[in-house]
Amino acid sequence: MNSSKNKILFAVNRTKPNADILVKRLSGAAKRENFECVIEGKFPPPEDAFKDAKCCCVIGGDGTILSCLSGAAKYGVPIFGINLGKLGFMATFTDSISDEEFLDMVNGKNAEMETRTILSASFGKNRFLALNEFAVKSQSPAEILSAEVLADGEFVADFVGDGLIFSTPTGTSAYNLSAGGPLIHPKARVFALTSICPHTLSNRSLVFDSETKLEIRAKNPNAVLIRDGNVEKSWRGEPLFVEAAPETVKFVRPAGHSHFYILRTKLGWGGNPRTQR
Ligand SMILES: NC(=O)c1ccc[n+]([C@@H]2O[C@H](COP(=O)([O-])OP(=O)(O)OC[C@H]3O[C@@H](n4cnc5c(N)ncnc54)[C@H](O)[C@@H]3O)[C@@H](O)[C@H]2O)c1
Ligand SMILES: Nc1ncnc2c1ncn2[C@@H]1O[C@H](COP(=O)(O)OP(=O)(O)OP(=O)(O)O)[C@@H](O)[C@H]1O
Repeated sequence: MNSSKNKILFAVNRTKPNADILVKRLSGAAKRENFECVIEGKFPPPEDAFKDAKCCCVIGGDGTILSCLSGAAKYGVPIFGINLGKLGFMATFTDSISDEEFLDMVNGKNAEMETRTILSASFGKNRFLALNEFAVKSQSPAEILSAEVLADGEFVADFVGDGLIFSTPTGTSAYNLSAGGPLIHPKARVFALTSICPHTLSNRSLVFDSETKLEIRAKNPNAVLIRDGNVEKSWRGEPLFVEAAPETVKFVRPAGHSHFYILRTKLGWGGNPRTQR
């Protein structure tokens, strides 16, 4: 964490009971250590709120973390996620965190920094970032989507089904998981293409390296682009380019953090019911 910076941004999902009590406690402790604390209640938090922040303490669930992406990526601000959501897969900490633990980790003590690959999607002059995924689907849930995909200009396949998911390693435990895609370790700098309900007897996810640029040519006139669960209304079906972004997002983790432990405990992944750990 950048030691020359003194500002802690709090991005708070105020709809969560106890969010205000928690932010008051942690910001109070930080102020006593001479940190400047900015509490952002707007959803999504504006990008400029992230400028000059040492870290962004996100109080909420996965949706609240996703809403911080563009500011955190633009200004290189690490995310310190405290889960008050239902699942909170991406947030490592809980509201039982003590003031001392919080301040130690903000100061880089007993903490690790985890860098995550994100994706960019572009068309015309528009460019968007995603922490979980981009999905291309038909506008009507009743309609099949047909789309051609090229990788660095080379034809990959014609896909026909409910849609396509372009997932970051982080997003592989989200929508991609439900569509039968692979779980990718968050440190891998790759991304996955998984089709949703493909209408074929043979289909598997594809994993691309971070240098690959995909082009998606949707054949439906009303196809929609979804970014981290939100429809991007500006896309009108133009050729869409998806690739790993040069920007990344960092998460603050406690020293010794295990991604596999999170998979086992929050997603019920693998494991042996006789030896629950
Ligand atoms: N069929 C599905 O599984 C499905 C459908 C639509 C959207 N989604 C996911 O929902 C995400 C948006 O999340 P939200 O919280 O704003 O909306 P939401 O509240 O509708 O959450 C969807 C669920 O996905 C979980 N989730 C989000 N990101 C995750 C991740 N990286 N790993 C594991 N679980 C994760 C959330 O905790 C929540 O339980 C999208 O990015 C997409 O991945 C999943
Ligand atoms: N500051 C906020 N003000 C109003 N609404 C918010 C705010 N932050 C988030 N939300 C809304 O609340 C929704 C749910 O929030 P969040 O994902 O944080 O909790 P959750 O769904 O309980 O947790 P999880 O996604 O981890 O299961 C978000 O997708 C968003 O629409």
